[in-house]
Amino acid sequence: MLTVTELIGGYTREMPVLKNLTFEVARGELFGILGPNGSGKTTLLQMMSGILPYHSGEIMLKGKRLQDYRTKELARVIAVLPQHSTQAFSYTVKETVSLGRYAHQKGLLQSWSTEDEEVVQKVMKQTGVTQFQHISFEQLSGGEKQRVLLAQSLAQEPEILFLDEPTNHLDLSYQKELLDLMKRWTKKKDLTVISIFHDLNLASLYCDRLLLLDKGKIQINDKPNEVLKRERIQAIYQTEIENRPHPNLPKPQLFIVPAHLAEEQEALVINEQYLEVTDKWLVLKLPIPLKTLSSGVTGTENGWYKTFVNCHAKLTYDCKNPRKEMIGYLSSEGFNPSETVGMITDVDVQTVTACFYEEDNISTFIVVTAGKGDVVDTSRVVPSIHTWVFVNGCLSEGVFIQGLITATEAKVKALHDCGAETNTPSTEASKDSILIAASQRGTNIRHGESMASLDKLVGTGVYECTLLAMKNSGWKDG
Ligand SMILES: Nc1ncnc2c1ncn2[C@@H]1O[C@H](COP(=O)(O)OP(=O)(O)OP(=O)(O)O)[C@@H](O)[C@H]1O
Repeated sequence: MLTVTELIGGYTREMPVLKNLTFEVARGELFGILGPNGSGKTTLLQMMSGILPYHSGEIMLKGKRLQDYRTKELARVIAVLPQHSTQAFSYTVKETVSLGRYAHQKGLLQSWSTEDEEVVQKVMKQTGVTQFQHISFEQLSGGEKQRVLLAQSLAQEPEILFLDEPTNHLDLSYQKELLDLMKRWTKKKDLTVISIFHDLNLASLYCDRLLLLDKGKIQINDKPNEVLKRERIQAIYQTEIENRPHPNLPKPQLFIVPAHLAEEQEALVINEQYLEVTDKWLVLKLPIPLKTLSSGVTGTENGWYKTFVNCHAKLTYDCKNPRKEMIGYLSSEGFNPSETVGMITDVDVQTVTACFYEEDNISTFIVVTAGKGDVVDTSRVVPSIHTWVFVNGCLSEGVFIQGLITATEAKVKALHDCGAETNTPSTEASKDSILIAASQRGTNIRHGESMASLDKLVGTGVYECTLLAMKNSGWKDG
């Protein structure tokens, strides 16, 4: 659809902004242009849309040189939604949108046809501006103006739509609506959309391909997964970022780390001083939230939690809806359910074992309740075990998983060594719970030596604490 070859250009011949760009955009693509401020995005967009001449190289549009298009002919192929727009005259919204039909009007009198009217009404509806059609464009808010200008571009019925930061001024739902609409049009109508984005996360979600510019050169032109790599974006935008997949989609999302939050992170050591044991519960209450992976009753979403509660279940406990019951219970006891991991055990929580382990600048605090529960089926004696692993350190996602594996293996070994095996393929652990939570401060624990040290602490800690907790609860072999 559009081919750019060895493009060089800018505002002076001596100092070109764009330095030898070569790439192609296919029909029906949603193609994103990214890059830091001043990297040349708008200059490139203006050259591709014929607004700005270039010094050398070639831009081919549908197989024909861009310079060979006459103005009206070009306006039937491309439309541009600029970043900022002011109008010299005071037009109504409908008049503003109608200007988009200019390239389609025929004859000397440029008469307004039924088709023109239909297209204008349709695009006003699609962009949600019909209700403003008779009022002045100037009276609208920034976001409303943006939608009217989009309607104007769509009224042109272009084959390529150029957008310069289209979501600027738009609230969350209109950002989504505009980009959903663009995506639909690329798929259903083969519209080609070439858009500048500052919001890398939106670009990741909607674009088929991304062109990343840096100082007027192409850094990379590829799929979002390849372009939005942490190291690359950090180097080009000169800022620390984190990169995670979208929770429900295989699309990368980037997160900045505000300086004041990074600086405020004074050291915290999670240990027994934060643990409270009563006859009805165990509570670990911390001044900061921990990044947590848990199989409790509540707080099972991967997230950040400050309070960890293991309640002793009453014999009358209704296990049909434990989550609802737990939320009600936590609230009634003054805990905030949205920042609390809640678990239920049928073991006497006062038989808990809690130990602190430390080595090589890494420390863990392990808390285990284990033993024969008192609510379950009495015909079979199955131990009930709740394992908490707290880590003072900054864990990668892989280390969280490794921690769970190590803790589970250590638990099984402890069960074996105290004669509490179930002789089934799994440990019949459906009523057991486990969590691993980390302060995400201090020593970085990723793969390699630091992970091996943590593995050792977690393995030893969970094994010893489980054995001791079983003993405390009066568990007897067999
Ligand atoms: N009209 C102009 N005359 C001279 N230089 C200009 C003009 N417009 C832009 N420039 C320069 O060209 C370079 C690229 O600008 P451009 O607007 O293309 O960058 P951009 O990537 O779109 O930036 P931003 O993200 O800030 O919008 C900048 O150094 C800028 O100062």
